[in-house]
Amino acid sequence: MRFGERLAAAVARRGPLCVGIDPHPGLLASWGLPQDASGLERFALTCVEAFGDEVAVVKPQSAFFEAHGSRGVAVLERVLAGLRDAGALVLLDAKRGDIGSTMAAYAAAYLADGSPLAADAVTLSPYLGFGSLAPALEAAAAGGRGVFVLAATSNPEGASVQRAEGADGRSVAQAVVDEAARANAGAHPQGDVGLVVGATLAELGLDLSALNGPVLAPGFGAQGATVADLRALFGPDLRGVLPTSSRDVLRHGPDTASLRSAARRVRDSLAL
Ligand SMILES: O=C(O)c1cc(=O)[nH]c(=O)n1[C@@H]1O[C@H](COP(=O)(O)O)[C@@H](O)[C@H]1O
Repeated sequence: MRFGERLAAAVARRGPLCVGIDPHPGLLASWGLPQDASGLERFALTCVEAFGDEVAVVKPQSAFFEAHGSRGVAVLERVLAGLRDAGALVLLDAKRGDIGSTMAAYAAAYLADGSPLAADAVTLSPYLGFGSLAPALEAAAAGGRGVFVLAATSNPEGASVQRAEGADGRSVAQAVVDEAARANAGAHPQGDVGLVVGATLAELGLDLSALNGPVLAPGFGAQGATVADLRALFGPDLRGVLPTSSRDVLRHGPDTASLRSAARRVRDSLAL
């Protein structure tokens, strides 16, 4: 089955929330864990247990694992496998983007069957040109996987690049939206190319009507965006939107049941 179909089915079953696994040093400390690969492992596997059979999508942030070197990457491999076994879709937050021929190597790492770091989807940066991402889009489609391409990010610095206008008067972010829409055209119930649009934006300033794909909305929770902000930006029913929260859920650890009920509470707050 294609990623767009698998995602729609997962959201129908488990609701639209994505929970991020971001093992910040401060969170490891507040969970009483050591600042090393064993602390990372305890943290991440607790998250797998709490969220893997509860939410539709879980998003491990790669850098926090890479920071612990090869042992950290080994933990990430276990997290990917554990989440998959528990029935969650895994969105690996790696924000990759490179010239096309190197992009093929990233695609082989994250989007190919048999790779130890293969996920259901990966975040990509389109700022070497959307076309440079083609090898990743092709690998994703071939393996029933997806991608989420940064369009308008949640951080205030993003606007200086993403809101810049091209010769045709479209913003860079709108051009990214339009390319994703082209890739998703005709797919049912939605395509495999998602976008990232920050929940913290003061106004959307984008036409998403032709996207026909999922929108990951970070900035919800710890960065200040509320459910009301999400509805104001994306419309009252949040159709196709995957709000994602990391720290605001993770601060309820280390108790597994508390983490799970925090995720449930946040997910229920998104229901109409
Ligand atoms: O692609 C992302 O996931 C992402 C894009 C963006 O525009 N803003 C953003 O915050 N993120 C990620 O989403 C997560 C947000 O974490 P919290 O602010 O703790 O909920 C982090 O892992 C960020 O790297």
